[in-house]
Amino acid sequence: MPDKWVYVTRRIPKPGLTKLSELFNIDSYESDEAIPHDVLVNSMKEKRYDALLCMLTDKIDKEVLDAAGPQLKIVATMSVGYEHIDLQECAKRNILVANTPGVSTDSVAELTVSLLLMTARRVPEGVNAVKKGEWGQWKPMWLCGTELTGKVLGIYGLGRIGFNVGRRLKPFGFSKIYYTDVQEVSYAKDIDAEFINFEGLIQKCDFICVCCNLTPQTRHMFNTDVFKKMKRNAILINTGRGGVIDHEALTEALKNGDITAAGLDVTEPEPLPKTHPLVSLPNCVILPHMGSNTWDSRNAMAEIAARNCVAAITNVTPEGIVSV
Ligand SMILES: O=CC(=O)O
Repeated sequence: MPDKWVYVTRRIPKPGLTKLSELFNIDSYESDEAIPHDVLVNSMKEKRYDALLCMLTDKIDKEVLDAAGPQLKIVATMSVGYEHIDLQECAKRNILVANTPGVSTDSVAELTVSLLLMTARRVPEGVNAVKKGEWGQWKPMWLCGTELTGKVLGIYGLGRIGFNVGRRLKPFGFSKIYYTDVQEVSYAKDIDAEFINFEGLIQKCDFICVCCNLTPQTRHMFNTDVFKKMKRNAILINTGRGGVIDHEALTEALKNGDITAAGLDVTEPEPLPKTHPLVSLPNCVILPHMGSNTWDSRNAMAEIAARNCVAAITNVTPEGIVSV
């Protein structure tokens, strides 16, 4: 029987459990729903866990880390995002933090393209019209949307996902692709994307895909001032993190026609209550944070998070190490 213990905060796909069981005894929160914070804190006190495998919904703060105790070696999140983990507190305690980069790039990029097309061509409105029996005689100006051909695409955050969104969208025939990031990146030339500052991005682009992390620098970058400067025909897509957009400002911008439409797979808060004003706007397409919801990605994410736990205990550097 192994003498190491891991706590897993949710039911996870089998490849993750198989990998963990090579080295660990496993305790887990046997649910598909998020573990309440107090339950997580109490669970961490129950045993001296060597590794914690968590989800993006679990706030891993001082309280959880204090409850876990000094033997905890790693917090491995089954996500790319890690804004739910207090990196400073982990660093103080020499606890490694690791995420699962790479394996959800394709799934999120595919969903970003789907969401952009759905929003530009008003697909959800069409589907709803058919379901509600509103499909009458053909009308020349009914449910007219926007083509991609000849338009200007902007990508905010040209990391793995942003780049792969650009790669997939390029064949649609945009006249220009711009990107904004903290610095220029050499691989941008592979998709003929030109670096531009944020002001330029928001003023020149017809479509903007937000593909960045949430950091203090990106928080509410899209706010009232920005929406006023964007093109009135602009369509904003967000598959990064909800907090990059000020949702009150977005609601006003969509109502006033400052921009044409938005497609969001991530919102602030999550879940977005169905009473939120954005939900009832026809020019806002909202998905329930499902960018990486493919079995390909989820199995791989579980396996990598598990491999990261094993690595930390066997003194190998985890694949997705996150530094402060
Ligand atoms: O949003 C999903 C992730 O961070 O993996």
